[in-house]
Order: sequence, then C-alpha cells, then structure tokens
Amino acid sequence: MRTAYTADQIRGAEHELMARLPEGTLMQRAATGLAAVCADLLGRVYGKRVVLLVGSGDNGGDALYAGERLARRGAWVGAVLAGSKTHEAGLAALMRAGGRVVERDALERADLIVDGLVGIGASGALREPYRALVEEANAARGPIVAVDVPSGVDAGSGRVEGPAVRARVTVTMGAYKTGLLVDPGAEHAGTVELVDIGLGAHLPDPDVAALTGADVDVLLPRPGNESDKYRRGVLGVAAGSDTFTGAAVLAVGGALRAGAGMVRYAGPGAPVAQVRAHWPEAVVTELERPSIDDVGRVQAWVLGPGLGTGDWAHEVAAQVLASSVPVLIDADALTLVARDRGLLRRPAPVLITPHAGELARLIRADRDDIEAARLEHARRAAAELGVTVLLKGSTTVVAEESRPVRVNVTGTSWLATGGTGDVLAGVAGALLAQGLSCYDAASCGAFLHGLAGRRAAEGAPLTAADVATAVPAAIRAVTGGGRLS
Ligand SMILES: NC(=O)C1=CN([C@@H]2O[C@H](COP(=O)(O)OP(=O)(O)OC[C@H]3O[C@@H](n4cnc5c(N)ncnc54)[C@H](O)[C@@H]3O)[C@@H](O)[C@H]2O)[C@@H](O)CC1
Ligand SMILES: [K+]
Repeated sequence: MRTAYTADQIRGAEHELMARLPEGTLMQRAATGLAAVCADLLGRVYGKRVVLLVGSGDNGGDALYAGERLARRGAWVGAVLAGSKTHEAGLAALMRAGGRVVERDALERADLIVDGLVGIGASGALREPYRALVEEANAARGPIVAVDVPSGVDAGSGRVEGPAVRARVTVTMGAYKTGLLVDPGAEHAGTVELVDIGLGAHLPDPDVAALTGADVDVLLPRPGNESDKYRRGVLGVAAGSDTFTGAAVLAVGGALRAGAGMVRYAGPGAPVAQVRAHWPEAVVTELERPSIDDVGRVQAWVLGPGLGTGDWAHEVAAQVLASSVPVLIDADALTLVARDRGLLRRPAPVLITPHAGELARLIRADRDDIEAARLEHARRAAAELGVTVLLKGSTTVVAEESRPVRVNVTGTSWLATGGTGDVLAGVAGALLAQGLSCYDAASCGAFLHGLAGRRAAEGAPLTAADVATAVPAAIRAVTGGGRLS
C-alpha cells in the first residue's frame, strides 16, 4: 500500500523527529536524496548547467544544499533567488562549493532546473515573482526536478490554482503527500521519488492510500476446490434499454471477465437479444414488465448502465434497491437516485460510481469544483449519502466514511472513451458478488480496469470492449507477478 499524508500530518511528524536529531539533519538527508536523483537525470554531472529556483522557505534550503553537492561534483550551479529572504546557510554552502547567484535568463540554457520555490509551506495560488518564474521554467528545454511538491500544486489535495511546475521528477521528502497521487497534482509531479529521511515511525494514519498490485493480489477472491458457479458469486445486472443496448453488453462483459461465477442479466427485449448474442455464458431474463421477481438469486447487483430514466427504469431501480444484497449504482440509476434520494435508504451496502457531472447532480455541487477538488467532494458525498463513492475521472478515488480515501494509480487517459464506465461497473460488481466489501471491490475494480485499459491501449486508442477483453490479463499480472504497466 502506498500511503500519503497532508502537509499538516507531515509537519507534525517532522517536528517529533527533529526534536531528537541535531539541527539541520533532516535537510541534509533531503538534500542528499535530491542531489542523487538530479545526478541520475543528468547522467554525467561534470560540466552540466543546473539552475535552482530558490524560494524563501526550507524548500529553497533543500534546493541550495542539493546544488552544493552538484557543484562539488563539477556542475555549473546558478541560484535564482526568488523570495523576500533566502536560506542563508544553504546559500553560503552553495557559494563555498563554487555556485553563484544568477538572473532568471539562466533558465533558458539549463540542463536541469530544480524547483525549490515552495513545498508544504505554500498557501494558495503562487504569487509573483514565482508565477512568472514557473511559466519560464515550464517553457525552458531542461527538465524540472521538483523539491517535495511541484510549486503551484497544493500538497494536501492536488489542487492547482494558476501556474504550477510541470516536473519530470518530484523528489518528495519522508512520505508521499496526498497531492502527488491525485490529479491535477499527480499529473504535474511526473515520476515521484521518495527520499527516506526517517519519518516513518512518526507518521499518523494516512490521509489517502493507493493500492499496489501486491495489495490487489491479496484482496482478490480466487476459486477454491470447493467452488461452484453459485459459490463463486452470482451477479445480477439490471442495465440497458431498447434505446441503449451496448451498455448492457459491456457491463455483462466486464463482469464475466472479472470472475463472477455467474451473471444474471435482466432487461427488455432489445438489450436481451444483444446480450444473448455476445455472451452465451450469461443467464438472461427478458423483462415483460419492470419486475425482477423471476431473475433468481444473486449476491450483488449492478444497476444503471443504459437503463434509461423513465418510469420503467425507476421501478426496476426501486426493486433492485429493495433487495437485501449490495448494489452498485451507475450511470442512469445515478440520475434516478439524484431525483429520489429516498431510494438510497436501504439496509444493505451501496457503491455509487459517478463521474464528476453525475456526482454534481447527486450532491448539488458544481461540476468544475468537483474536478478541482476530487477528494474533498468524494468524501463529502460518502458522508452525506452514507454510501461508498467511486468517483471516476483523471484520478479515480474511492471514499467511504472513516476510511482513508483510496486513489487509483493505474489508469490511462485512453480510457476516456464511451462505454469504459459500463465495463468498470461490471468488473467492480463481479468483485462485490464474490464477497468483497464495497470499499475493496471499488478500489480493486478501479485498479484492474485501469491496468486493463493500459494493456488494451499500449499507447493508442482503445474501445470499451477491448478493456473488458484485457481484464483477465490484468488479473494475471497482479496474481502471477506479470508486468504491471
Ligand atoms: N521541516 C523539515 O524538517 C524539513 C523540511 N523540508 C523542506 O521544507 C519544506 C517546507 O518548508 P517551509 O515550511 O519553510 O515552507 P516552504 O518552503 O514550502 O514555503 C514557505 C515560504 O513560501 C512562502 N509562500 C507561501 N505560499 C506562497 C505562495 N502562494 N506564493 C509565494 N510564496 C508563498 C511563504 O511566505 C514562506 O516564506 C518542505 O516542503 C521540504 O522541502 C525538508 O528539508 C525536510 C525536512
Ligand atoms: K517545490
């Protein structure tokens, strides 16, 4: 599990640790790690031009001491002093090693830029002259190494207001910051390298966590010798309408590929014909009227993809939600529950899988605000609605009250295409039917779906059906130690 923390949590841990160590120890550890990453990126250090962007706090101090180390290895190191004050001891150390203070035009010719403007001490959007410097650094040809967090990214949330550094690598000190795992911050951070400065024992429970392949391997249900199709988990899928048939096919496909013992599909005539044609494995019930009485026993339901939002759909949704098994609510069913929140009052668990627009309707928030602060809104929705929330998007996050938010790190932007959400509903639904909790089914489902997306894309466009097809390969990769990229 990769865990991440807010700026306040990190600061608290640093205070505890600093009290036990000689002054300056942590900064020296940070600078050593930072210089090593810079040296790796430069290849040969001798003769290279390194420009440090130095702000007024300790983030600038880290950059100056790393600059000192690179200067001692023969690099030309220039510091642009951007703050109203400068870490004096760090600057003196750089000067003794042969470094110099330079003007901002040095950025143009830099082989490497070190962003030490602000770290966890930042508040709000960057002020001048930092803003302009960040824009110049982003436009320069040399790659940027961000110290601790890319300046302009909020360490605690990943929120970006105004200009922010786009780093090749972010060297983060002591522990991951939440903003490095959540977009748009994650996208600005590039590759994240963690420098161990000894914080470990002092860290509290994490703010957010990201599953790794090994975690998913442990959580994934596997058929044992005793398993039969019923015991492996039967998933009901109430999806599709005469207008939208494809969503039903894709949700059933995702569920079958993710290991449901059996999928029982229920819907009207047109999607029934499509599901039968694509998936002879599914047990299909054609609904003459909006009733699920004849569908048979299931251990969980997926409700909503392509279902429509009229009276028929509302009746099907009400019946599925009146059952005593976990329900995953997606797509059109989210519109139905946004109109009639009373549907969510039920004794069994609920997992909702909205994108930002659907969540906006559910919690009456603004879509752009949700995109900018995904964590905050997913948490709020989980608390307000009393459900588990999987918020889809550039970084998929899973929130449930009293648990760390799980963020998914496997996706690819190629997944932003029609129908992939239906596949995700099927995958997560299959995991629910196999007995995982909403929290684990959502986070493992997102992980496998993201990995399947990467496999299906390989750097080129994909279709939702390709993603479903790639789910078994993704499962194999986490359970058999296959490649996870
Ligand atoms: N505390 C510690 O023990 C350690 C701290 N380390 C480094 O120290 C950093 C934190 O240092 P600080 O607490 O000094 O804070 P920062 O260096 O992150 O920033 C604080 C400074 O930035 C200015 N500032 C804040 N918001 C701004 C904005 N929007 N626009 C422009 N200027 C802004 C403030 O006026 C203040 O002078 C960490 O991110 C890390 O890089 C590391 O050396 C590891 C050890
Ligand atoms: K920084």
